[in-house]
Amino acid sequence: MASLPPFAWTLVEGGPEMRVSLVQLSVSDTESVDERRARVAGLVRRRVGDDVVVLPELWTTGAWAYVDWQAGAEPVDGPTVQVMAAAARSAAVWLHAGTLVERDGNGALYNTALVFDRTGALRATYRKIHRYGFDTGEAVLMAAGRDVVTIPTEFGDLGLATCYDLRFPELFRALVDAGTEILVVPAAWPARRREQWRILVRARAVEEQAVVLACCAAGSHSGVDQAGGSLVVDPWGTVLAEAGADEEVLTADVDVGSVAAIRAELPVLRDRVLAVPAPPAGHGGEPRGSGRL
Ligand SMILES: NC(=O)CCC(=O)C(=O)O
Repeated sequence: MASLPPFAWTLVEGGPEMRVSLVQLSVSDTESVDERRARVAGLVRRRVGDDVVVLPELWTTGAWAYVDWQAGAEPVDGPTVQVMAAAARSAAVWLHAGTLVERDGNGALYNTALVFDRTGALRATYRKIHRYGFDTGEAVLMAAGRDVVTIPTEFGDLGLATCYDLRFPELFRALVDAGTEILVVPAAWPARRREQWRILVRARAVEEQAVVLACCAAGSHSGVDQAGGSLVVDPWGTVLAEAGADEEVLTADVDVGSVAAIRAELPVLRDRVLAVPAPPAGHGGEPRGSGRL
């Protein structure tokens, strides 16, 4: 009979501790994209000792500066990817570099998240599925992603969603079905709906019994004050760390083992009755990644 590996109980009882930093950037109209990119790279390079670093949504151009999106759009091998890859490698961290305006080979724009591993390799991209703006802004200027994206790490699987996606729990359920333990949500959420942001982030943690790393922008651009209020939430819904309204680096130690423990103690996900519905036809976007809605 094969013997058990040493310290097997340690693995079962306690989970991996993960040090995370959410870099809640102030995105202003006065800083150029080049200046901000260089500044952000410096902030990431200083995160030596962290395991996971997260940046907000559309921090290069600004999430509300629609008029700048065409000029600021990049392919996924453009300057932001190169600079962020080098920063992740320099700090030896997993880096969720927030999102950028991606221009694909056909000229379509996407709101695309980037995840690099500790060597600086680009391990995943996620094109935001739910576009904010109703009949304006992102909803008309950008194409929608279609793919549910998860990435395995030494701490568990990261599941990717962006800002407005928070309002669509079926995406988060699909991420959990794909194996996610740690939900990562970059955002540029307006200050006037900050309380909704806080409620939705905590709700996703409780309903999916997952860690949530939610990194929002701060500051004001294109006349929209950003909420800040980035959050690290455990699978019980407890807020482990919460940022104020201004630029800051929010650091927390997270016990990822709490995900398995809480899912075992309250096996809610086992009691599901309804399946995730298929999306409406013709919603746009190219297939890629580890699953589809
Ligand atoms: N950038 C966004 O997705 C904004 C979402 C938002 O403001 C909301 O859902 O409210």
